[in-house]
Amino acid sequence: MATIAVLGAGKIGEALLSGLLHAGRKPEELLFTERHPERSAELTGRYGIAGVDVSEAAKRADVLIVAVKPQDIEPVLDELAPLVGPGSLVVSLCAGLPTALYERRLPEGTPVVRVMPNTPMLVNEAMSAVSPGRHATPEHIRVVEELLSSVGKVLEVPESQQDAVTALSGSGPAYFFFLVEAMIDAGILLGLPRAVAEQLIVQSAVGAAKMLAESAEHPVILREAVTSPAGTTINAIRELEKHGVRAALLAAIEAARDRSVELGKAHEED
Ligand SMILES: NC(=O)C1=CN([C@@H]2O[C@H](COP(=O)(O)OP(=O)(O)OC[C@H]3O[C@@H](n4cnc5c(N)ncnc54)[C@H](OP(=O)(O)O)[C@@H]3O)[C@@H](O)[C@H]2O)C=CC1
Ligand SMILES: O=C(O)[C@@H]1CCC=N1
Repeated sequence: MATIAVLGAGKIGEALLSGLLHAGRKPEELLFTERHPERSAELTGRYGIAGVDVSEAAKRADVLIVAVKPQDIEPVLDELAPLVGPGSLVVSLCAGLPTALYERRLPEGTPVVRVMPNTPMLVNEAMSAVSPGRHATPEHIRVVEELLSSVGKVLEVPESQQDAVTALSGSGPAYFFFLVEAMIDAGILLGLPRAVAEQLIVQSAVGAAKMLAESAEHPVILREAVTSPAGTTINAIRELEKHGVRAALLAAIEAARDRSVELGKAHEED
């Protein structure tokens, strides 16, 4: 089994490590780097995975997965440059950062794969989109897809689509959590105890997600099946349309896409 090192084990890095353990990887096959010793000790205590420095990670790992904030990429590239080359495999999870940035800053021929995952990898239900850089071969993509398919679904997309993917599925879980949070508040408004409202909405979300994933029906058909003539649901739908919820989602996701583009542009002058 390949050894995998996660550089920057924050929220998504930890989700990946935890998901890989859940999927049957052994702690010895995993490594991480973290800049704060307390965070490193916390993760080793929780998962039994060793925290190492970048040079140790580059020496021992077959796959180096960069999971720092895009704003923190510069020192990571400086540290990686003398340690990697054509025989390495660098995977970037960073929103907005193009493979061309890595290719410019790392030795000629270093294979880089850009990935946009999401946090449901914690429960083996991630959606990850992968795009090869200039020096990544189909074999590199196969290795990355195999790794990610152990924690969810994987799709290959052209890199030009990665900013849109980031806005849709990278950030997507946050939109659903936001919606659930607001719906629970509606239950409170209607006088239900919070625990009851939570159970009603979370199970409705799980059921709806399962129907979306498992039935061949379009979401419109599934929604229409809930919307009885002169019933309750259509009254709610009228309010959602009146308040521009559809337009708000289009604008929100477009704004997320724009931010992803901007994060990449911040490094264009390197
Ligand atoms: N969160 C998500 O749902 C998703 C995030 N991503 C991408 O993943 C990346 C990380 O995001 P997220 O996990 O949310 O952010 P976090 O800030 O939670 O995680 C980044 C981690 O990297 C650490 N770090 C920073 N610099 C270094 C360094 N030089 N060496 C080692 N560790 C370092 C940070 O430490 P410190 O706390 O000190 O800053 C932090 O623990 C981003 O690029 C984001 O775009 C992609 C898909 C989904
Ligand atoms: O909010 C962010 O920038 C990251 C990228 C996608 C999800 N979280």
